[in-house]
Amino acid sequence: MKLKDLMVGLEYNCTIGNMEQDIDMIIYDSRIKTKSGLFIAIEGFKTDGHQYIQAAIENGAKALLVQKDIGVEIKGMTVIQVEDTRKAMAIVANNAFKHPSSKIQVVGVTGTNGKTSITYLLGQVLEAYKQKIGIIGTIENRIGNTILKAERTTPESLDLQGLFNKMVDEEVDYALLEVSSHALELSRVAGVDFNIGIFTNLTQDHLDFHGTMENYAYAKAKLFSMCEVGVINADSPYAHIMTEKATCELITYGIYNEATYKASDIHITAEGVRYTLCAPEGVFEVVVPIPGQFTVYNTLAVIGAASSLQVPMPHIIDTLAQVKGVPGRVQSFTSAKGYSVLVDYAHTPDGLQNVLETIKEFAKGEIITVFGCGGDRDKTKRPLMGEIAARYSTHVIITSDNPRTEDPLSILDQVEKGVKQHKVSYSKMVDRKAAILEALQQAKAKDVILIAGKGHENYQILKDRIIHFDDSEIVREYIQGEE
Ligand SMILES: CC(=O)N[C@H]1[C@@H](OP(=O)(O)OP(=O)(O)OC[C@H]2O[C@@H](n3ccc(=O)[nH]c3=O)[C@H](O)[C@@H]2O)O[C@H](CO)[C@@H](O)[C@@H]1O[C@H](C)C(=O)N[C@@H](C)C(=O)N[C@H](CCC(=O)O)C(=O)O
Ligand SMILES: Nc1ncnc2c1ncn2[C@@H]1O[C@H](COP(=O)(O)OP(=O)(O)OP(=O)(O)O)[C@@H](O)[C@H]1O
Ligand SMILES: N[C@H](CCC[C@H](N)C(=O)O)C(=O)O
Ligand SMILES: [Mg+2]
Repeated sequence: MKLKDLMVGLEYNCTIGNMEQDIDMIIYDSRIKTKSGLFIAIEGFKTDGHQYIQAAIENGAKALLVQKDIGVEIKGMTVIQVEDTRKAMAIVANNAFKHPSSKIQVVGVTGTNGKTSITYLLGQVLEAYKQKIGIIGTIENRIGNTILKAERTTPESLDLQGLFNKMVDEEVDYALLEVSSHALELSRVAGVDFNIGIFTNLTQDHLDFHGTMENYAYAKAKLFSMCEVGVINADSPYAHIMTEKATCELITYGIYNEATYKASDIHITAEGVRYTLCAPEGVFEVVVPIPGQFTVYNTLAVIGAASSLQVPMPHIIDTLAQVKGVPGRVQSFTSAKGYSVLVDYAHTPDGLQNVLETIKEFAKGEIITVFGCGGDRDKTKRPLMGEIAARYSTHVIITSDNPRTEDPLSILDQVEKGVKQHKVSYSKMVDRKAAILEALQQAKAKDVILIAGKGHENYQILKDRIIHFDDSEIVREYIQGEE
């Protein structure tokens, strides 16, 4: 690749060097070795990529893309200066892979909760319609049947464009992408050619990053000036922000407000949901074997998106009636002793409230909730989640999630402040495995245990190491031991 070809569409200033230079690899981490690489220096939250220019050169870089004046002239080096290297990286990556997102259909899902669930459900609808899909999101990245590890919900632009490129090579028809607010704010998805954008909901999370709910909403809203069709939850109090600057065609879904795809006559049981769908295509009975009111919202979004992608409505409805649940989302286990356990990824106040409301509707015994909050994440959600857990449960066990660099006990104490707002029995156990086992030992027939926050995760991030940890595995082994 010639350097100048990578820069097409970019406003830049080549301060020294040669734009005809051949580039073997683009990198944004100086620790990666190249033969004649382009190193993109990114000013981060922890450190500044501009500090690692020398290291990148020692590792083979022959060109630099920077946003700061680097002062010295480096012999044989081409230096290109731009205003914002994150945005520039998205353009360069798009050029490097020859605009892969324009060669496949891309569906982007944004919102606080429901992104993973919707990509998985829509994926099943499209696969049953004989389409090849790729998924990029929290649980994993997948191309057809090939699974690739996911480090974050939405990858950096360079890695994202690389994944789209692999999907083009593998003849994927649809890429289903979770679009986090961090990704929209940090230009990870800049330049992606989205066919459909879906908005799920907006409730408190990530205020450590966005500061206010309004900033958080405007970050999400960016998706709707990047897609052709927007599928918007009409019941969300933030729907108007999503549509305010939207440049796409809009369709809506909802239960309470007027919407293009509207559900009524809703029945929710422990086994799943059933509702009547009023749509432009007609009136349909929808049955989905996943419990929770959020399943109604998630499937309405799937129906709106799939129908706009020309999948026939009877096919969509038939597939939804047989869908497999999403790993770690309301994943249910039944013990021979007659109690049941739900492993769920609820890690926000709204997510926790939704799953507990669902449990409350069908639980015939006591509700025992085991959960904690992640370290190095929005601290203000901790007491709120504590209050919600206490409001719906008979007993709460506050435990660790991923403490990361924080003191685990201090996180538990912050959750406890919320729990104490109700007269509920509770205990605190830093060791998550001990906490889960304690709940399993306490449970009697008809009780429901909710283990929330880590869902599909098979690791726990501690201060100095990452250990293998899997809520479902612990539950499965314990329950099998009882038989
Ligand atoms: C706030 C945030 O998103 N930060 C991400 C960001 O970090 P950063 O830009 O601050 O990077 P930094 O560590 O300060 O380093 C700056 C630059 O120096 C470079 N560097 C650094 C060291 C070195 O020796 N050489 C070198 O070149 C780094 O590669 C980087 O380019 O870029 C890094 C590299 O890609 C990410 O690892 C990091 O994600 C952190 C770990 C993170 O926790 N992100 C979370 C909050 C996140 O993005 N979450 C959302 C999900 C939210 C949701 O679904 O609800 C997501 O999309 O996953
Ligand atoms: N539409 C929804 N509204 C509210 N809560 C939901 C919805 N869908 C799922 N949930 C709850 O939120 C949890 C997380 O769901 P999911 O993983 O689909 O969200 P996500 O948006 O992908 O989250 P993340 O930001 O971590 O990627 C689920 O385990 C469930 O309890
Ligand atoms: N996408 C969310 C996931 C949180 C999951 C929870 N287990 C935690 O580690 O806090 C985040 O990065 O904030
Ligand atoms: Mg997700």
